[in-house]
Amino acid sequence: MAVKEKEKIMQSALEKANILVEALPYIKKFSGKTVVIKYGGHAMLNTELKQAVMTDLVLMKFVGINPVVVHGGGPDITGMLNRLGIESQFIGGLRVTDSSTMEVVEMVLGKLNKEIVSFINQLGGRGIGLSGKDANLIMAAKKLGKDQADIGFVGEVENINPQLLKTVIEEGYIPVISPVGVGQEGETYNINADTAAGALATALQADKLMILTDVEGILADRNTKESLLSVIQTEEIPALIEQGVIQGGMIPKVECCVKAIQGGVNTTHILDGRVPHSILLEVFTDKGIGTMVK
Ligand SMILES: Nc1ncnc2c1ncn2[C@@H]1O[C@H](COP(=O)(O)OP(=O)(O)O)[C@@H](O)[C@H]1O
Ligand SMILES: CC(=O)N[C@@H](CCC(=O)OP(=O)(O)O)C(=O)O
Repeated sequence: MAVKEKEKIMQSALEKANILVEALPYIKKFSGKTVVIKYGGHAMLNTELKQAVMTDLVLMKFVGINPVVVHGGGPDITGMLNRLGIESQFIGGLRVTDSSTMEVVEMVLGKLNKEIVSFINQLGGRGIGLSGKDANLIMAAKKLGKDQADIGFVGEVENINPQLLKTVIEEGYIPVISPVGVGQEGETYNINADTAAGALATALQADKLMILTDVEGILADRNTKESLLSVIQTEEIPALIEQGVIQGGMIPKVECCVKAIQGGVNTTHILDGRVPHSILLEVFTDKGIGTMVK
C-alpha cells in the first residue's frame, strides 16, 4: 500500500476516534436517563430517514440511555382519509375527529407504530409498540377546540399511568407509543402527538424531550436558516408568540416544551427531523443542533 494511502486510512480512523471521544462525556452524563422523542409527520418522509432515526435510538439504548418514542402520522392519516373520500378539517391545528375519522386515525397510527417497531427490531434493538390504551397509559377526556368548538373525539390528556412503561424500559425495550387515548367509559380519543409526547415526558420525569420537525429549529426570521435561535428561555416565549416570530404549528410545540419544563423535564429541543442522525448530533456533540428551550 502506498504511504499516502496508509496516511489517509490513519487520518480517517483518527477522525472516528475523535468523534467517539467527544461522545464519551455525554454518554456518561445521560447514562440511565430517559429521553422522549416525538417523531412526527415530516421526519417520517422516507425509508432512509426512518432508518437513520431508528439507528440513533438503538445506539442510544446500547450505550445505556433510555429512549421512548411517541410518534405522529398526520400526513399519513390525511392521505388515507383522502383515499376514503373523507375530507380533513383542522381547527386550531387539531383534526376534527368524528367516529369514522377516529377509526381511520387509530388504524393508520397502529400500522405506523408497528412499522417503527419493526425498524428498531431489524436494527438489533427491542422495540415494543403501545397505544395510549395499553394499560390505560394515556387517560383522556374530550377537548373542546378554539372558541369552544366541538371537534369530536379529540382528547386532552387527563392522566398518564407510566408504570408499564417503566417496566418495559427497565427490561431493555424501546417503547413506541401512538397518541391514542382512552376515556373513563373506554371511548377512544385522538391526541395531538406533540401534546402526548410532552405529557409522557413529564410523567416519566424524562431528562430530555426532543421534538423532530421539518425546520432547523425556531428561526427568528423564517426566511433564513442562519437566524436559528439555539437557546430560548421559557420566559422569552410569550413575547416571541406575541411578536409573530413563533407562529402556526410551532406554537403548540413550544407550549408543550414550556409545560414539560414546568413539569420537571430538564431540557427540551426542537430539531430538524430531515437531517439524518439529528438525535445523535444533539445528544452526543458539544455544539448540539436545533433549538433548546429551557
Ligand atoms: N419561528 C419559527 N421558526 C420555524 N418554524 C416556524 C416558526 N413559526 C412557525 N413555524 C412553522 O412551524 C412548522 C412546524 O410545525 P408543524 O408543521 O405543525 O410540524 P410537524 O408536522 O412536524 O408536527 C414549520 O414548518 C414552520 O412552517
Ligand atoms: C388531534 C390531532 O390533530 N391529532 C393528530 C394525531 C397525529 C399527529 O399529531 O401527527 P403529527 O405529529 O405528524 O402531526 C392527527 O389526527 O393528525
